[in-house]
Amino acid sequence: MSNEPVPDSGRYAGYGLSSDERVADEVSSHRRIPAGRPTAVLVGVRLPQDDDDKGGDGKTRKKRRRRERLRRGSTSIDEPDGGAVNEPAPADECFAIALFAYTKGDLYHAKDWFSVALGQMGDRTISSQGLKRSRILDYLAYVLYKQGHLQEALALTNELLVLEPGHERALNNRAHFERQLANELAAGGPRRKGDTGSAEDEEAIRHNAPHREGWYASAEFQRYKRLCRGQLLPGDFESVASNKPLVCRYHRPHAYFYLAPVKEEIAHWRPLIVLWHGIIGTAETATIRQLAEPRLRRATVQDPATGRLVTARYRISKSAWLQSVLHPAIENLDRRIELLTGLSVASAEELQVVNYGLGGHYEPHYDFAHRREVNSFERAQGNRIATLLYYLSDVPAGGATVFTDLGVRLLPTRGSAAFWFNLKRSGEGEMLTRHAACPVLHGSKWVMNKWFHERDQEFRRPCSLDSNE
Ligand SMILES: O=C(O)CCC(=O)C(=O)O
Ligand SMILES: [Fe+2]
Repeated sequence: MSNEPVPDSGRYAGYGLSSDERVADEVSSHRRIPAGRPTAVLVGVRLPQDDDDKGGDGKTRKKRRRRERLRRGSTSIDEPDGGAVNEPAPADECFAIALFAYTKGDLYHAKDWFSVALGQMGDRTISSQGLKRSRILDYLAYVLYKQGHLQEALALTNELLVLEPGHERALNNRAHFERQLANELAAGGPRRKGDTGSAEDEEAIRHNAPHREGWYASAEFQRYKRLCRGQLLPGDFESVASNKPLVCRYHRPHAYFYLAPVKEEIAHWRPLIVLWHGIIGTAETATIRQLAEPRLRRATVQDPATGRLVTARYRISKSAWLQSVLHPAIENLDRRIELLTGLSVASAEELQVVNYGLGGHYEPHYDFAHRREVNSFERAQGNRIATLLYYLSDVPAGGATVFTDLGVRLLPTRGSAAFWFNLKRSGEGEMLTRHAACPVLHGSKWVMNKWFHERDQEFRRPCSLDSNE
């Protein structure tokens, strides 16, 4: 890659900091890059042309008006056309939204919306409104390149060149992408984790790094906030404190429970998430909180790269580990939950008691380890097959446990516990178990995790031939 400023730089962009003010001015005056952005100048890759804004015929004015309408009318660019979320927006509309995000420098949403626009095109090379597929490819390739997804950028550029073999900018960009890929290969792989943009990497990034680029603007973070606020959509679920119809039953998984069945509330069917009410008494709760209090330390998470425990902004709480031998109350609890879950606690982790203060929270995450994480599969006990999350306190406001992919919101009630399997029967992680602890808004929240592991469950939860189970 050349760091030389390109003569006709108004039409170019690339990357790498340049001290050349002239180039900086010219590039920032390009319509696509709003003035006032940092003068990190891109050199080498040509930006798509803004031919849409050229001239002033009626069609263009209409497009401008529509874009204006989108700018003014839509508070959230997650909602195509200001809220018609159920109607598939036409490719042209999605493209307009993508361009809006792009001009604002919001490449994260631009990428999503260019992708949606491309999807809405189906097999067409031109939409009924005259939007060319090649134009979307041109922008999307550039955005992907800017986000470090070189291989995807190259693939889309190649697709563009099939449609328009003489496309000058695409030819230049292809050469540049190929050169850079070759350099990276020679240097021993991509620049940083996730750069290749493969599905595998995307998954690893989602798994391990809630604070990836654009996280706070992401659709998932918006869902997390919405569920935490209790703004439920049709089909979402909220547990017992709401006045929604409940799906409850008496649960007698073992003779032990015949006289005193467990009150089970089904929060979600597939994957199954249940709430068991009244499974831990007031005295037991108090004992556990007392045992935990002197042992509480700022909670940590495992750094996926190094395997070390570190504090993280996305998990604000204090936690303590309690060995079963510490108190007969814990041993009792262990026996009861073996009968209740049908799982063995022999391979389970010790009890983890967690206390969240005001504002304490844990952003969306999985409880199971991703296969790429350091140490994730070396553990003799295997991965975290299931989670039993006890609520040791009520929370006056905030503090719900929410499942961001499922639209499930569980309200902490002292004495209840949530239970779900993190792994499918095949041992694969159940990606729909993504969940979070909402910020506590009033009071404090006490919970306790019991994480069961795969080891010893062979006959208790056998494998299945159906990989979806
Ligand atoms: O506190 C909660 O509601 C959830 C906690 C959790 O997900 C965890 O500790 O892994
Ligand atoms: Fe969790």
